Amino acid sequence: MTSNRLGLIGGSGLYRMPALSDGEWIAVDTAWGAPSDSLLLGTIAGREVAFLPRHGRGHRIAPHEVNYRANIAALKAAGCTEILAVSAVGGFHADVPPGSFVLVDQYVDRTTRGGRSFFGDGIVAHAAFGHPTCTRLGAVVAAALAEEGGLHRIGGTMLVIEGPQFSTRAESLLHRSWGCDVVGMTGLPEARLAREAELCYASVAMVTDDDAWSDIHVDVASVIAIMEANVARAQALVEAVAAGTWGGIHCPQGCDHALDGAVITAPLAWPPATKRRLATLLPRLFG
Ligand SMILES: CSC[C@H]1O[C@H](OP(=O)(O)O)[C@H](O)[C@@H]1O
Ligand SMILES: Nc1ncnc2[nH]cnc12
Repeated sequence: MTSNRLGLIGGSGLYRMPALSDGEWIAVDTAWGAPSDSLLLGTIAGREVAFLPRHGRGHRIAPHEVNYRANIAALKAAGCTEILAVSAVGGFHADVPPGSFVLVDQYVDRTTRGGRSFFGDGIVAHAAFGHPTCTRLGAVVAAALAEEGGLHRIGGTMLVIEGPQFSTRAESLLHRSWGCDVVGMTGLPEARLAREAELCYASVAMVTDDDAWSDIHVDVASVIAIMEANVARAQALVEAVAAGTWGGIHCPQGCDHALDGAVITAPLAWPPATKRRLATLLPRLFG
């Protein structure tokens, strides 16, 4: 398999990649189970890519049901070194109105779901997550957003709720008062797992609504209407990112070595089955 693919995770409303040529859907299984769907392998603007619809084609998988570990492991197994994730989100203030795109660079976690780490079962690691996204890939995305020319914001905090219900008005007002910019249901644990998998990860949030803090509360119909109106912009953005210069395997921020010094369990204590499973994801450390 190619070893510098760009992984693309499509969220609500982004289930296809028309710009992708020579596409082939390939079923992938992982040591953490099956991903949300087969991977669509092909090229966009000359870059080899792997596209995965986060909720599966037909939007069959709820945010709390997504096998995030399998999704990230499958993209890594397909040779991805970078992941661009796209999500529909609610916005918390006038700088991020519906229709705007936000390059997310921080998260606040309000999820309760499991499957948030590849570690456990006898091998413990604590990855640094102070800067949860890749600045190098982020710079490519920022340039693409500028080139695309639509309303956007570089940098923003995504608050991630468990879902699948939207927030109450009280929660929305609280999250807004915390200084968060947007709210979604899927950015975590996805970004955490990309870090543990030593992949560069960037997230573009497409604002579809004002959540529940204003007088008009979010519903699925309004999310889908805004997504449909902006899907061509999202596709153009993905194309521009794919065409952007790939800086090489060695990420200056260290995403590709994110686990250096993070594994605290003594190698002699590693349970063989856990080591074998981790070796499928991180051969550099466990192979
Ligand atoms: C369809 S509205 C709620 C749904 O939309 C977002 O999906 P994604 O993050 O995959 O774009 C949100 O997180 C919910 O899953
Ligand atoms: N307001 C919202 N809350 C959580 N996820 C969303 N996805 C789109 N809009 C959302």
